[in-house]
Amino acid sequence: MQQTILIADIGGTNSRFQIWQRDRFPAGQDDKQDWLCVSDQRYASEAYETFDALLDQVVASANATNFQAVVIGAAGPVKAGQVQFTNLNWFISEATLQKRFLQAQVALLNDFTIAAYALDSLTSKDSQIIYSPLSHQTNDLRLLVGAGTGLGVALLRGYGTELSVVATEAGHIDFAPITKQDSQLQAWLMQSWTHVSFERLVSGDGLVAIYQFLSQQSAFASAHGPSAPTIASLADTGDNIAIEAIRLFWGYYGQFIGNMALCWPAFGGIYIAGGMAPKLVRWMEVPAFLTRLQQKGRMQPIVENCALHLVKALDLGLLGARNYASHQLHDQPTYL
Ligand SMILES: Nc1ncnc2c1ncn2[C@@H]1O[C@H](COP(=O)(O)OP(=O)(O)OP(=O)(O)O)[C@@H](O)[C@H]1O
Repeated sequence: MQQTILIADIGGTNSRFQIWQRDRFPAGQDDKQDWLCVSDQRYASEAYETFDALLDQVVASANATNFQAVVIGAAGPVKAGQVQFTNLNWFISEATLQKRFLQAQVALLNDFTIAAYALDSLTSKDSQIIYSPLSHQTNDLRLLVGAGTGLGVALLRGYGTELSVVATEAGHIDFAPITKQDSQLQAWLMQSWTHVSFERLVSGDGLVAIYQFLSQQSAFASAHGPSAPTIASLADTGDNIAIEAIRLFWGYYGQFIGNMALCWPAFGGIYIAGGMAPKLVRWMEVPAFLTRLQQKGRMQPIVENCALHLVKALDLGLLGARNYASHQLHDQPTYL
C-alpha cells in the first residue's frame, strides 16, 4: 500500500509545501521504508489573499490527491485548532482542513512547534556549534529560537517519541534597552508602536527598522528604503550603516536568547533557526554576540551553561512536519 502525505511550513513571507510518498508494508513486516519527495513547491505568501486560495492551487497542481496525513505548521498562535497569522492577514482552521481532506489525519500546529520535531533528525552538517559550556550541567530542556518574518520560540522537553513541545509567543516580550543608543532606538520605534517587542528588532522588518533608525529616517516605514536582503548585500559592499545595523541586530538577537535561557534553562542546548541567521552568519561577531547573550548579572552562570547551535538547514519546518506525519501514520505511540 502506498502512503502519501502533504506537509507545509507556512511563514509570513514564504509558504513551503511538499508531498512525500512511501510504500507501506502490512503490519509486522519491515515498514522502515524511505519517504520519497514527489513535489516541493515554494510560494510568496503575500501573493495570495487567503491560505485557502493558495491551498487550492497546490492541490490542483499536485499529481496526488489521496493523502493519508496533512500536517501544516503556521506562523501564529494556534488556539482550539485555529490560527490567525501574526504577520499576514491569513486564517487557517483545522476543522475546515479536515473537511477538505476527509480521509487524512490532519494536524495544524504552530510553525515552531512543528520545527521542533526536526531537531532529533539533524545531522552534523545541518547545524554548527557556536558555543559549548566549559562545565556541563545537563537536563533535557532545549530551546528552539528563530528570526524570520517574525521571532519564534518553542520549548522542548525529552527526546524521540517522548518529546513534548510547548509553543510560546516569547518573541513578543518587551524589548529592554541596555545602552543609550538602545533607548533612543526604542523611543524612535514607539512613534510607530506602543508595544516595542523584541520581534520589532529581531526579524526581517526589525533589521529594516534598525537600518532606518541609523539612517536618521524620521519614523519607521517598512516599504521605504532597502529591504532586509538588500541591507545584507549593502553590508557586503562595505556600507557602514548596513554593517552597523547587522551588528546591532545580532546584539539584540543575543540579548533575547539570553533572556529565553533565564526563563527556561536549556542545558540540553539552544538551537538558533529561522531564515535570517544562516544569511547573516558571516556578520556574526561571536564574542560580542555572546557578551550580550550572557551578560545577565548574578544569573550569568545559568546562561553560560547552555550550548548554542546554529541551524543551517533552512527546511526545519518541513523536516519536522514530515517526522510528525510519519509518526502519525506509524503504529507507534504519538508524540506526547
Ligand atoms: N539575505 C537576507 N538577509 C537578511 N534577511 C533576509 C535575507 N533574505 C530574506 N531575509 C528576510 O528573512 C525574512 C524571511 O525569513 P523566513 O524565510 O524564515 O520566512 P518565514 O518562514 O516566511 O517567516 P516566519 O516563519 O517568521 O513568518 C524576511 O523578513 C526577509 O526579508
